[in-house]
Amino acid sequence: MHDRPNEFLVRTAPFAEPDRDAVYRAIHTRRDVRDQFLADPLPDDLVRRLLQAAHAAPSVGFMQPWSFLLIRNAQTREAVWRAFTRANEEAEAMFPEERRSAYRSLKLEGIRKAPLNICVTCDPDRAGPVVLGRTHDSRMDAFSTVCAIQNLWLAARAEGVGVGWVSIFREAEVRGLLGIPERIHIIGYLCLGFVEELYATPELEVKGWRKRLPLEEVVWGEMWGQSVALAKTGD
Ligand SMILES: Cc1cc2c(cc1C)N(C[C@H](O)[C@H](O)[C@H](O)COP(=O)(O)O)c1[nH]c(=O)[nH]c(=O)c1N2
Repeated sequence: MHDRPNEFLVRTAPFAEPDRDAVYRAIHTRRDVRDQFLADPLPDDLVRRLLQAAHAAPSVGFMQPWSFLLIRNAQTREAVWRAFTRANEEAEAMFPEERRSAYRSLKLEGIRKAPLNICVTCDPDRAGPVVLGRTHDSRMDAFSTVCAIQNLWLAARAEGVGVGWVSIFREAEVRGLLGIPERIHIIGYLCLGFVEELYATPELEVKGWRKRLPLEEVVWGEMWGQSVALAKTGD
């Protein structure tokens, strides 16, 4: 007996090589942008494509817990920047003394320079109290929202748009500034704008803050026929 063909399935195949290369190019050349933003506004249709890419992300129980708050207003961005500045001073003091001047020299946001900021939030109640797949780990809605951010980030790379993720602020403060209800979590505060140049390697590596780890250091178990242990980490 043959199963009836499932009309919802479409035939699939690996991407043709140029398409595959384009996907990997977006992944490997995506950068976190803090300073290279051009002032030109992003056209609405482009922003819509980026949001569609974000909204196509996987999510636990298909709950789609994300919302995207678009911020162009210069005064609002200035207020968020002030919240960043306060937190950044606190952040500096958390590092060992010998790293503080290096920390201080890093540019860690593009809030005022980027013409568009997007605050990406997560609503834990979007799909009711019991969510398929979140039953044993409540972090899954936040993880889903991060998937949406990564989709947006990669789509932006393909569109010539730089994205910078800013996480140095007190959540309650920015929530208050943006009128976000208390039960909604801020997952990512993103700065977006066209870019003509990107760092070829992560800026934090270029500036001597931290290097990319070799793949071998983060893979363990049965790797390429060999049993490998997780390399000792921690600086
Ligand atoms: C969750 C999260 C939060 C932040 C970041 C990233 C992520 C994933 N990153 C960007 C981060 O520094 C950057 O991704 C790494 O340095 C690697 O560089 P590329 O993204 O490859 O350019 C980041 N960068 C920054 O300048 N200020 C910030 O507050 C943050 N916060």
